[in-house]
Amino acid sequence: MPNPITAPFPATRMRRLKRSAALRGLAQENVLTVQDLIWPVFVMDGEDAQTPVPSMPGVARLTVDHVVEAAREAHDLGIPAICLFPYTDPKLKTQGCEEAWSRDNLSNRATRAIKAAVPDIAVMTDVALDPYNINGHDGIVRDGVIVNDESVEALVKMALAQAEAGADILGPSDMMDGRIGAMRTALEAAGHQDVAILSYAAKYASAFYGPFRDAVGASGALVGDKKTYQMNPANSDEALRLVGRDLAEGADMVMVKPGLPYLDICRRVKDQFGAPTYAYQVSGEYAMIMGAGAQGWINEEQVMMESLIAFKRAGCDGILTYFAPRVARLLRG
Ligand SMILES: NCc1[nH]cc(CCC(=O)O)c1CC(=O)O
Repeated sequence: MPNPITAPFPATRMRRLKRSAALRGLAQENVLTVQDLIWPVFVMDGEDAQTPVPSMPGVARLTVDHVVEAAREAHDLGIPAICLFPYTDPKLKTQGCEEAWSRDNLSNRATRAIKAAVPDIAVMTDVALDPYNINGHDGIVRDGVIVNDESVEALVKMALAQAEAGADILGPSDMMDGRIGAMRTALEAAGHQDVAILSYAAKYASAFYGPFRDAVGASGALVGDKKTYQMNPANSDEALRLVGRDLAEGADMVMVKPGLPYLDICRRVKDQFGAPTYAYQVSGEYAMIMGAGAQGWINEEQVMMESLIAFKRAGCDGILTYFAPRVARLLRG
């Protein structure tokens, strides 16, 4: 830790370096660049269509052809990665979640289409059963219980299908125990040794996910809550145990989620492990900024940029944010 030596006033005047934009720039400690951004997008079935998500103004579900265009746009802007979330036809949701590892499910079709058209953008996928689960849970439900080990087997099949489709980064967001090690072993055995895992390691049971669940059509489906696998928002040491565990099982990158209310966790994780650390500025955070902005209660663009530099200050190497293309355009000037 640096130990700044400060002469007594007036030798030290902290305002000297605030006097002009030039001096403030020189003294700036952290920067946000387009390379820090991962853009989450919602994919739906059909052709040449977009459906706005009401609780996320400016965000729409896109058909695969539009997702490819979005990926092209993101790549042209310099955004390194796009993250896919499928809106699954309710008819395809089952107790066993079989659609999750179907070769041609929506997510895998979108991955293939993007990798064919825009090979240089990294495609990240979501490994969790909720879009395919009739109960809306991230794991398989038996007699009202989310069963861990059987869920991990299903998640491994899902991860392999995503790797097969060409995903560059797998994002297990399910919070089952043992899934990172199981996925890593299976990926190695199947010749996918170069597929990266960005573990949603410290994922809290959060009400900030509300608009996302609307976007992927999981709100109505969810029976109960996710507190038996996602973290208690009151906990902090537990986040370090989870991150340490996932890194020890072979995660390449780790995530804290939600973002802004959990910056203390980002900082602790970065300090303790020094691993590539990401935060997810989730749907509810986005909705709050957009909602207050639309009311004229805050300056939306300034709050957006301030919220993102806060992640950098907290030690994050990157941020998943629905603002990604807007920020990229702003940074390009
Ligand atoms: N596995 C589900 C998943 N993956 C990403 C999010 C939330 C993202 C957001 O709110 O923006 C969720 C929701 C949940 O856990 O219920």
